[in-house]
Amino acid sequence: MEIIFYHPTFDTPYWIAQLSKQLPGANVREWKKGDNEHADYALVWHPPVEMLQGRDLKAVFALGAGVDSILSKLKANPEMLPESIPLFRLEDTGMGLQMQEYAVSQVLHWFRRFDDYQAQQQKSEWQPLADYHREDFTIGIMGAGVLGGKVAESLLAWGFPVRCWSRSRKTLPGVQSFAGTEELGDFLRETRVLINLLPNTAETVGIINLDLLNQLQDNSYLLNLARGVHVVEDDLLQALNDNKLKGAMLDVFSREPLPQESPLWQHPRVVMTPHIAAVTRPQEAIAYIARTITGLERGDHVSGQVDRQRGY
Ligand SMILES: NC(=O)c1ccc[n+]([C@@H]2O[C@H](COP(=O)([O-])OP(=O)(O)OC[C@H]3O[C@@H](n4cnc5c(N)ncnc54)[C@H](O)[C@@H]3O)[C@@H](O)[C@H]2O)c1
Ligand SMILES: O=C(O)[C@H](O)CO
Repeated sequence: MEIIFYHPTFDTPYWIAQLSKQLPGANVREWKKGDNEHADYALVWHPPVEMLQGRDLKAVFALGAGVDSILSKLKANPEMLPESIPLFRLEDTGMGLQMQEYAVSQVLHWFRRFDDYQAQQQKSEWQPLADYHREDFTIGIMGAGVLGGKVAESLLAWGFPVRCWSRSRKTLPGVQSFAGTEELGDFLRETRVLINLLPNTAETVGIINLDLLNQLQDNSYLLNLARGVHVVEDDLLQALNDNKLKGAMLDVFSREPLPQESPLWQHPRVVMTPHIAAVTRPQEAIAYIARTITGLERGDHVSGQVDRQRGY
């Protein structure tokens, strides 16, 4: 079994060594420009078109959870990966726990009004503030998939009311599920903290705009953990300046790195991180990929295949 590997920044020798250990029958090699030798599987992130085009692969594995970048490359180069070759993505593989850490820490930060106390500190003010109450702090998760479900679980454990919105109705214990555009308004109306964990698809680009933000509770918060293209950044600034939004924490941006001239950098009620909310954990990812390839070789049904029509 021949496996080719390409990632612009990962520790390729480590990945090759660990994959070889977990798939003893495989020969794993780093793909380099000009390598047209046979391969059965390709493990990729932002692959050059020539790496995949014309290959008779059994399957391709994207080395992340979001497959928007490879799907947009595929749209421009359909011959890169024929429909007959399944594309898989990473489901959780250590990203769920990271998303839980990120979401719980920030929701608690806002719930305990540490943002207000930081603002008071800047003015050397010593003033206890009225507590917020959980019943007034409903969490609304857009995109109740693998990662959204994990975040919902962790915030439920902290006693917050949690609701989710997705294309189809979900049955997550303790979580009120809203589905489809017809239920989006009802979902938003009671939401105080909006957490975005949608995939980047034609339907979701620009979904978090001023109209949507104005449907949230007053003094709400936005936590964007998915993709920057979901948020209309000018509308976000407008909602902040209108005091509709009390704060925002953003891990992803429509352009990354965020251009220096963006007003988001200096906004007093915006906190940001450089697309690190949940990174691919090699050990968990390699174990998942090895397990999945073994299953494919045995003809088993395996999870994680991308529905290219759906876009995720
Ligand atoms: N910031 C980071 O570091 C980071 C890390 C990992 C993943 N992500 C992002 O998180 C996203 C979600 O990851 P996941 O593994 O949970 O994906 P997933 O496919 O398991 O879940 C996506 C959810 O979104 C819902 N959805 C899709 N299209 C929708 C639509 N049009 N309307 C309403 N709901 C819709 C689906 O029902 C599904 O529940 C990824 O696509 C990626 O963009 C970001
Ligand atoms: O989708 C993912 O896995 C992360 O956002 C890395 O791009």
